[in-house]
Amino acid sequence: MLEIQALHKDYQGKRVLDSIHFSIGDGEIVGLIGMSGSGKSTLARCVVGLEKPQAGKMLWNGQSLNDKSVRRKSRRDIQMVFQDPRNSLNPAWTVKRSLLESMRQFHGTRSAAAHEHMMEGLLTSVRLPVDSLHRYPHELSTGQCQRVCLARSLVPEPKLLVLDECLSALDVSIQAQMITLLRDLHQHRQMSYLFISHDIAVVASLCQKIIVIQQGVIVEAADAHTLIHNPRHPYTRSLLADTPTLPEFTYASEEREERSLVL
Ligand SMILES: Nc1ncnc2c1ncn2[C@@H]1O[C@H](COP(=O)(O)OP(=O)(O)OP(=O)(O)O)[C@@H](O)[C@H]1O
Repeated sequence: MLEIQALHKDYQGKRVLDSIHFSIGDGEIVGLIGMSGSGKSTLARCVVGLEKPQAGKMLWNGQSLNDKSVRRKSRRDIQMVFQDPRNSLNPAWTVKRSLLESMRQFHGTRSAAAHEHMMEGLLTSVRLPVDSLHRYPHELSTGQCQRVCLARSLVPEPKLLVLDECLSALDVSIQAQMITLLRDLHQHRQMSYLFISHDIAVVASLCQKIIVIQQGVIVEAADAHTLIHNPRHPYTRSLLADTPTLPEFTYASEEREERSLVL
């Protein structure tokens, strides 16, 4: 579905992504981990078109995302959820307005009743009460705001969600609820995720495959179980050494296939 080949990105002459290759298949959950500054967000922003790489190919179902018409069409298919939900929502808008703006953009021809019905369905699918529609971001917790952002990202019925540190602003107990929610959404909507985090425990609990990035270079990529239990690269080992307690692979191991990422 998404294929990245030999991607390079420089900022002011400094290379921050170097010869990046990976792919995400239909319905796959791929984790991207690395320390702060390793290039995770830059890669995410290239995938969704917020940054332009200097070189490399990004293919969406075989078509180049460098092509403007393909990129335009992909805006529906590829959605992003950011780290800070409060900054992602307009503080002067109710939840309803935030969702409606997105619906007008992607489903402008539908009736008001259809929009209303869709909004209620979206809130239910992110486990928010329907009366949240009338609330402003400051009346919601950070976790509830992130659920609103997630609901908004689902408006165009995307095929790929790019989740950039989307749990980092949340308490650990809320993170666990969000991971459960992301699993449920994945099962019911058959989406793929590019799940970005510096927290290997969180990635291990959700992802089927994991890519490790260090200073803009992918140093290792494998299915989650193999990567956690048999890391090959010293950088991966150092990340694991900093994470003494890893969760059981309740999801990744059930879904596991002994396939390596195509590098
Ligand atoms: N707009 C920009 N202009 C110049 N340099 C940038 C810009 N955005 C990112 N960088 C640099 O690119 C490198 C990669 O940054 P990036 O934000 O992609 O890393 P990251 O792995 O997502 O880090 P974090 O986990 O802290 O968000 C860093 O050295 C950063 O300083």
